[in-house]
Amino acid sequence: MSEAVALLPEWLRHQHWFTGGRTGSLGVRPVAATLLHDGEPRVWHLLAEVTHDDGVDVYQMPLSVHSQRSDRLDHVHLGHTHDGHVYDALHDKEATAILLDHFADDAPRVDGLRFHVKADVKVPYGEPSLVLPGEHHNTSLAYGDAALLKVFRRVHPGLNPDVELHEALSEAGCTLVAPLLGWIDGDWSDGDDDGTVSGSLAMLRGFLTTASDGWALATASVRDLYAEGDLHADEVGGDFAAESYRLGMATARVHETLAEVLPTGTMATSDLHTLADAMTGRLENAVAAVPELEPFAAGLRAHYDVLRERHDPVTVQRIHGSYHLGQVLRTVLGWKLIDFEGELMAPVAERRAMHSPVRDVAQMLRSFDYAARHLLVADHPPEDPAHDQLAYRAQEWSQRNGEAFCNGYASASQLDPRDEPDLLAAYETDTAVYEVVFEARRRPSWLPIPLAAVERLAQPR
Ligand SMILES: Nc1ncnc2c1ncn2[C@@H]1O[C@H](COP(=O)(O)OP(=O)(O)O)[C@@H](O)[C@H]1O
Ligand SMILES: O=P(O)(O)O[C@H]1O[C@H](CO)[C@@H](O[C@H]2O[C@H](CO)[C@@H](O)[C@H](O)[C@H]2O)[C@H](O)[C@H]1O
Repeated sequence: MSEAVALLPEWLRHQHWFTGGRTGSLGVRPVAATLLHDGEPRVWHLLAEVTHDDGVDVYQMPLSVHSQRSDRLDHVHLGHTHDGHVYDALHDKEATAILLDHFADDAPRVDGLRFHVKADVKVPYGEPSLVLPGEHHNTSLAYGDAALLKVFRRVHPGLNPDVELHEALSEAGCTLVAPLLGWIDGDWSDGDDDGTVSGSLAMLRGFLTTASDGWALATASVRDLYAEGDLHADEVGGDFAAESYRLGMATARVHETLAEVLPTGTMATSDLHTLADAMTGRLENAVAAVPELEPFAAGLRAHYDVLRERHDPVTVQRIHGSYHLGQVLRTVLGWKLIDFEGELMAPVAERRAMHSPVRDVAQMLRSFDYAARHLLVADHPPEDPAHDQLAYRAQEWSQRNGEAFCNGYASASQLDPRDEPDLLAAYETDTAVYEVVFEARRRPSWLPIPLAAVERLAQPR
């Protein structure tokens, strides 16, 4: 095993799901290694502590070891050891079949790993797996069109909010998420003090066969609008407002169920001060990281100060936490919400914190703005003669769909998010500031999208 571990640092730095610093050297130390299958291939379930430029995290990296090199797996070949050729097991259909088989009642028990199946669930044993394409933070395996196993790559002690909220919603009979079928949790040794911690490792949920990603659908509508420069959003073929309305309804219903089955609370004046302080702190860090924010900082801070002056308490509950058009899937049976993990880079306690549901609404409004403006950034920079007119149309699209979303939300809820303009503006500002930092680091060419929002939000109201 130690020879295989030596291969990990170089491989890891090239994986999209590795979110740590990549420039310096990486230290990899196993914190749990379980032999899932002692045959051909040999399959190891490995959890390893990774020390990188920005800190220390634990990653899940199942490995398969074949005695012969396999051309089919060349793209996930880590290297060769005395035991054989080492591969990323999640891309190896023989290994993923072994992994799925461990959900069976009669599967051999393995130390430190627990496989749970919900009652009356038919696990699709024997179906070959396929890794979902795309640059994701985790690795999701589709087993035929029956189930999706999301294997968390960076793992934390405790219950992952994705498992927690899928479980709560599935148990409540909510059909606006894919049903939870099962999950895996496990133990690993904890850093310096020789203790053991446990946490969620993977989640098995129903596969939504007819799903289209909300971002793809929304941006197709925007493309249609841009192609018809003289028409308004309500006049072009791909108008999205009816979908936005339905999405608002689905969002409100999920919020309602979460409030029914999980704890709720209120944020009193002191909590609102704490919230405003946290937002201000994030703004200060963001200004330090992205100096383009500086001219707008005072205007943005004003939205947080309003929270400090508020006397009415705010009702809070569990929410999605990282809500955008890429987190919703349109199926023939309507919209479904996915990925309740929250903001991945935030500590788990923060990701499980209660907030006003207005926060999810504010984040989705930001996503409409992104969908409307992303083509502008890519194809029509400010020097393009078409820019101003298209920017106006983009603003109209975003406004129209944001209104439709809020109308849909209000139709299915006691709460019309627009009745909370201060809260909405504060959460929208906090999200836009987060996005500025995210884009500066990950997609600098998209930085103008949240910066335009920051400029608008910084204007005195
Ligand atoms: N239940 C499902 N059925 C079909 N496809 C799904 C389902 N859940 C997620 N997906 C697809 O998998 C992708 C990744 O899922 P997600 O939970 O967001 O993982 P990650 O956190 O790794 O991005 C989604 O963007 C979506 O396209
Ligand atoms: O998908 P995650 O939950 O990991 O979220 C991260 O990545 C998102 C991009 O994929 C990023 O979202 C931003 O870009 C989206 C378009 O690509 C847009 O719809 C969102 O509104 C915008 O925030 C998200 O911020 C980041 O945390």
